[in-house]
Amino acid sequence: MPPPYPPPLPQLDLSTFKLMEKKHLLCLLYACTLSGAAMERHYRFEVGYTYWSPDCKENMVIGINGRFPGPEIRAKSGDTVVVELKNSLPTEGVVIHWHGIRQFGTPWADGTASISQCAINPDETFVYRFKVDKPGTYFYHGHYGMQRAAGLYGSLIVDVADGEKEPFQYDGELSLLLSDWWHESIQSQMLGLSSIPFRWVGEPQTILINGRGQNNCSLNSQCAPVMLHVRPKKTYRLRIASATSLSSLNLAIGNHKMTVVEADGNYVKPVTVNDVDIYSGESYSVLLKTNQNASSNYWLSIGIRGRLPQTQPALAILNYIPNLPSKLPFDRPPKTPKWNDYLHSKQFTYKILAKNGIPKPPANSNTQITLLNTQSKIDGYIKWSINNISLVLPSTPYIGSMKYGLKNAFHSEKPPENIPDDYDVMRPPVNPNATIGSNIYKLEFNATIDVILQNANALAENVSEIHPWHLHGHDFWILGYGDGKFTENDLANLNLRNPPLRNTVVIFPYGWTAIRFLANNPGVWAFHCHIEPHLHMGMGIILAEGVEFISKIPNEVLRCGITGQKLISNQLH
Ligand SMILES: O=C1O[C@H]([C@@H](O)CO)C(O)=C1O
Repeated sequence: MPPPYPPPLPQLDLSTFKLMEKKHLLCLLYACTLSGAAMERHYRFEVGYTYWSPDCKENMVIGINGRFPGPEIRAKSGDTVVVELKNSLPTEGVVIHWHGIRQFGTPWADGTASISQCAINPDETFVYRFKVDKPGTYFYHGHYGMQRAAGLYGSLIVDVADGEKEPFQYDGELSLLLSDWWHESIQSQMLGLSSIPFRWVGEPQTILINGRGQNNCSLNSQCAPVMLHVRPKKTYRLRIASATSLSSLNLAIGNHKMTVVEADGNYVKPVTVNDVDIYSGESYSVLLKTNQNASSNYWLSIGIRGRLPQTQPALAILNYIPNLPSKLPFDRPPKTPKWNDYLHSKQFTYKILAKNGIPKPPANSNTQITLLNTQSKIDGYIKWSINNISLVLPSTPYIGSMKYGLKNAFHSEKPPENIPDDYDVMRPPVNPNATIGSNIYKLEFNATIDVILQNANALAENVSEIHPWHLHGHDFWILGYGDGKFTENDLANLNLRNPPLRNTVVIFPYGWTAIRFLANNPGVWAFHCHIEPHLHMGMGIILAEGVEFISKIPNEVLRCGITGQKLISNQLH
């Protein structure tokens, strides 16, 4: 018997939600339509290479309908989004992941090649159909090889349902989709990452805002600076999402403070800051009051965090109407914090807490998994490994091989859930050798899962990097962060009072991050570092829960590998 849908509520302290209607509470946890008439929103995407000049240099990008970045998808909470995707890349498969959408009841629409579906072949069309159940700022992007870094991304905005209100007010809205850009093709980047000697992708040439940036410029229209037109004495909602391949970013606006109100599609306790750190895979809404001298325009700058920058900060102009957009701001662009000022980053990150009324996590978990992040070596190749296993995706999508119990479609051994007691996270690995694996962390359906993401020293001495981890199919509560190695003593200090709900979280160099989530979404889900070259080098794991409860998987997602063969001979039961 399949479980009731949506799944039953976990044991939560309902007394804290006195002011909240049960339907709202359910909507925060599960798919739902709040009110109003839910609609289907139809989009036609044709994905193909196109010539574009994101930073004044003409290059090949993966565009949608001949444009870069892809079109904005806009829907209301409760709506169903339908994207008819035609692959017009001449010789590559493609998929699109709807980042932050949990895909309750549609795990095959998560858009992850080899995990939730077979890559869509050239000239074929696949229809994604999924419900957007929670208002917020999201984006979509390619999830096959490193196609995101080639430009395959766009915004996905979910407004509140008709008759509902956001818990804050604003007069207008501006959207900033951030990314980073290399002049080297992704094919060449991927080859370098899997070569001996290893060739790292290096720092990006340009940071892009809404697909535009300036590098050694002769300005033309495709790379002209982004202008944000605002009227004085108003409040604007800035929706900021980061689709970067590598870069951690910091955004500041001259003379203006910002109040953070939403993170990854969840409301947060409003907090006012001078600048915002944003890691790949994260999104924020901030409120901006245009309360400064109205005769000036202002610079918005975006600088790189956590890696020695070799990239100019990105600039945009906040244009106070009726000033001419070309009027240069009185003040110089704001300086973003120094790249290695981690204290500054931690202070910002620790301030992001749940807004009152956001569901709290269950008081205890059923399972605790520790994931040690190491740079490692396999046959002389540099990889990233989690508990000594570097992820390699199988040719048959997990969703099919698990549902139909196919043997030999992936490594079936249980992956390690703990790290050796004597592992010194402050030093390079004593034995850097790891193995490749496609193993699955099988979670008990409806269990409460804790994951401790443990960072460590990379292969070189005195190097430990930022890794933003993104979980598919779920939001999680961030229970805490710490420096050094996580110990049992840290358990007592975890935040169960107002931990934010998010889908992406950073681990700081040499630090740990603790998260908790409910394994209540039948499906197979990726959990990985959102740095595209790191995922390509194996930095991720696969989770699965309640696979027996997945209703009929559409044949279209299974037409490759062993499931493809079985479909031909009518053997998939
Ligand atoms: O994965 C990575 O490889 C390089 C470096 O560690 C080895 O060249 C780097 O900066 C990464 O983030």
